[in-house]
Amino acid sequence: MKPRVVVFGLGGTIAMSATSSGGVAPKLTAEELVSAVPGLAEAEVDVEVVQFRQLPGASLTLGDIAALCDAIELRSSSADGFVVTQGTDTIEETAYLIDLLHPLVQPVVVTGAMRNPTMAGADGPANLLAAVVLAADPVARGLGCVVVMNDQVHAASRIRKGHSTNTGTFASPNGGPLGYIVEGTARILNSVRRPGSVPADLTKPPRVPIYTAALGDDDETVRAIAGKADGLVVAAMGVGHVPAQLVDALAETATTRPVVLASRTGSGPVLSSTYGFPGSERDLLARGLISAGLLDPLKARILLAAAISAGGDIRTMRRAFAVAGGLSNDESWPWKPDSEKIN
Ligand SMILES: NC(=O)C[C@H](N)C(=O)O
Repeated sequence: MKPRVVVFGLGGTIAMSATSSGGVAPKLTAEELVSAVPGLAEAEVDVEVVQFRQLPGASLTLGDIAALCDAIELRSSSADGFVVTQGTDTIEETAYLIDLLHPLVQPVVVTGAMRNPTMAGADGPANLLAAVVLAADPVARGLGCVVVMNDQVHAASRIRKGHSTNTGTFASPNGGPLGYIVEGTARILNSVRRPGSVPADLTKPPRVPIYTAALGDDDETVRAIAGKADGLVVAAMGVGHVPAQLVDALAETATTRPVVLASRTGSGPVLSSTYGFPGSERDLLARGLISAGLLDPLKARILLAAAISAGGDIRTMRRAFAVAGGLSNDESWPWKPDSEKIN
């Protein structure tokens, strides 16, 4: 029997064509995307298509992705793998949210395009074919959510978009890609630790802004943002530093809601004990902030939003970040083990 893959279309550049008012916008259906892929009809895969949303990546919501995960779970007994086509602007966030919500062993492979279908060298068809090939391959079972673009396979927890137009925009700065698509076959060379899923209810998502600390900041902005937030992610300088003028505001905020300390640098961890000045990582963590470890600010925000909506207390959140941030081998995932849910 051929493997069965369900493709969910969410919009994005991969599905865009010209509008009467100028520019391109999502218009092509998932059915049209699939039928435009050379080689897909001959591939040894049964493809089912679901038109799920028709939006630019920037307009997707956490609720959309939670609903997508529900739709995926509904098909869990009849599919070997899932593909999601969407805008690349938010893939690094949506893929990680799917990874956190998805308890099944079948893979979810997210893809998109940097060049829309009207352009020479449009990359959507090749990316979609590669994604379907990977989703149908038993090698992808247990990988959770991965992103396939430019013939590379990236873990949802590591991928970052690093260029606004280039087709080679995606990279995994902490650890490199999981593998590649070579001559139409998936080659998985590395593994990634997937701690477990989060039982989050995102029907009314929490408000979790990211505050980027910058040269010469005082505490006015951070106080204004924090007052309206259910949780806060600080994109700090270097290994987790902020101007000394921000310390009191962040410490006070951390007494009433979770505040996560991540690095704005683009890769590498937040440290825990090296620097000892006011506003250093050591100072901020001692004052109640939670370390994001190796999670970048966007991923930290997604985990924090999921953890808050799962009703986690501060201890639960610390444990989740210790494990997902990759800096602790001692902690166990604070929610129900996936072995009790895997299909
Ligand atoms: N390359 C893309 O997909 C970008 C597009 N603006 C989006 O919907 O995210």
